[in-house]
Amino acid sequence: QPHPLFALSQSNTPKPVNRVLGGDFDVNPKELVNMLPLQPSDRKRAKEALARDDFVVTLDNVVTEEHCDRLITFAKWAMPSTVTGAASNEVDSVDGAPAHQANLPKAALKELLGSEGYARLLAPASQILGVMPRAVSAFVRKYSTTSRPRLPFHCDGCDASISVNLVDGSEYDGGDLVMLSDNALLTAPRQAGSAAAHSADVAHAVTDLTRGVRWSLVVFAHKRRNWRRQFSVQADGRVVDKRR
Ligand SMILES: O=C(O)CCC(=O)C(=O)O
Ligand SMILES: [Fe+2]
Repeated sequence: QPHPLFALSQSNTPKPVNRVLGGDFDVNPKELVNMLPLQPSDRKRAKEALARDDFVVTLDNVVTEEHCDRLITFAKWAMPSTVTGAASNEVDSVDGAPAHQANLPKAALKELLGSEGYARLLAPASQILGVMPRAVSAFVRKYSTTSRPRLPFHCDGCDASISVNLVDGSEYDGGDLVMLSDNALLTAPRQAGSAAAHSADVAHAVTDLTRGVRWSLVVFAHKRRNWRRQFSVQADGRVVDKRR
C-alpha cells in the first residue's frame, strides 16, 4: 500500500479532477483548469498557459536506452527505502506525501549524458524560454502502486521543466504525464527516452499508475542563475523555497 497521505490527498481532490487522474481524459480543458486545487496566482498562470500553443514541446529519443537504465540504477541506489522513497524523509511540495525522488546534481547529470546528450535534453527548454537556462536542477522520480502512484496537478516554480520517460510505456499502465496547453489536455509520449518540455506555467500532473513502475528524469530549468535565493513568505508565516 502507498503511504496514507496519498489517500488523504485523493480524498481532498474534486471528483472530476480525480476522474482525469484516474485516466479518463474525456474532459473540457477549460472547465478542468477552473476545478484544479491551485493558488489563485497559479490558476492565472495555468489559464494563460492553456491558451498558448508554444509552451509544450514533445520529443522522442532525447535520452538513449542505455542512459535511461543508468539513471534508474542511480536512483535505486540513492533511494533504498520503499516506504519513504528515500534515505531522507523528503516530502513533495505538491501533495506533502513522500517524494520518492533522488536528486541528481547537474554536474553528475552532464557527466552521465555526455555534453551532446545534455545539450539535447536542454534544447526544448531553451526553445520554450527563448534563452539558454542559466541554472538547472534535476532528480529521478519513481511511480508505482506501492510508492507514489500519482502526482496531482500543479505549476512548477522554475521557468521551464523537462520530463524524460525512462521506462517504456508498455511496461506500466496509467502513469501518464498530462499537460493543460494548446487548449487541450496533452499527454506526453510513452516511449523510453522520450521527453516533454513545458513552461512552468502549464498545469500538469502524473495520472494514477496501476501496474508496473515508471521512472522519470525531471529537470527544472531557470532563466536566472540565483533562483535558489527566491524564497517566498506564505500567509501562515512559512518560508518556502519557490522550486515549484
Ligand atoms: O514525473 C514527471 O514526469 C513529472 C514530475 C513533475 O511534474 C514534478 O516533479 O514537478
Ligand atoms: Fe511539475
